[in-house]
Amino acid sequence: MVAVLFERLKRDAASAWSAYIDHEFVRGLGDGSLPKPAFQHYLVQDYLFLIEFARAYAIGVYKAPDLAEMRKAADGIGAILNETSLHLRLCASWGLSPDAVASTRQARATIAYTRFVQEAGLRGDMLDLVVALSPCVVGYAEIGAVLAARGQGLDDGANPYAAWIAEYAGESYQALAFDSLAQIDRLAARSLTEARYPALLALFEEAVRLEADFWQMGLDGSM
Ligand SMILES: Cc1ncc(CO)c(N)n1
Repeated sequence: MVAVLFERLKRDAASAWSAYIDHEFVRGLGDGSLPKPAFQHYLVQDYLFLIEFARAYAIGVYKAPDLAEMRKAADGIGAILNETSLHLRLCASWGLSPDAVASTRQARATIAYTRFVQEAGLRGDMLDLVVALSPCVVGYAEIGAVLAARGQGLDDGANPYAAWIAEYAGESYQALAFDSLAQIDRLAARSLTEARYPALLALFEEAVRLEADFWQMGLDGSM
């Protein structure tokens, strides 16, 4: 069976999960109605988010229980850093240079979420870390797949956010999410106990809430 722990976490945090996956921002991406300034604010912050997120994966390299897990975590860093080219490409199309993006301040929602996952990894073991990271990769893969399946999701003419949706619905991002589910299963097989579950659920649910806050930051333009 695949993703036993992840599916359990998702079920036990169902209302937080749907507030994240079906956020107003996400619906606006799907039907193209999201105001462009909200998307631009989000995307610049997401670029800054990814750099901090790569640091969290780097903690995973350090905490990995063996060489195989170390390599997987290192691959994850590469995938996250590659994702930033989507961001810079879209920002360039609005006239925003890489330097301008990189020198933007991190919004509070960006700081809150990234420091939360980094700290989960510093304080805990690899299972704590991957549980805290899972709403990110697996959630965006789910959002990408759902939006791509809706009417105008992937239609470049009808939806200004089609390129964004295509990235997360695409084969390589879907494979990344699949790998991350397999990683959670391997680490759970090694070190999950029932006694640990409530603490893992608390980490998961907090990360999911911080994801929803991240969308809200985009909508509000808040710093
Ligand atoms: C906030 C956030 N969560 C998840 C992803 C997926 O990588 C992203 N790019 N940004």
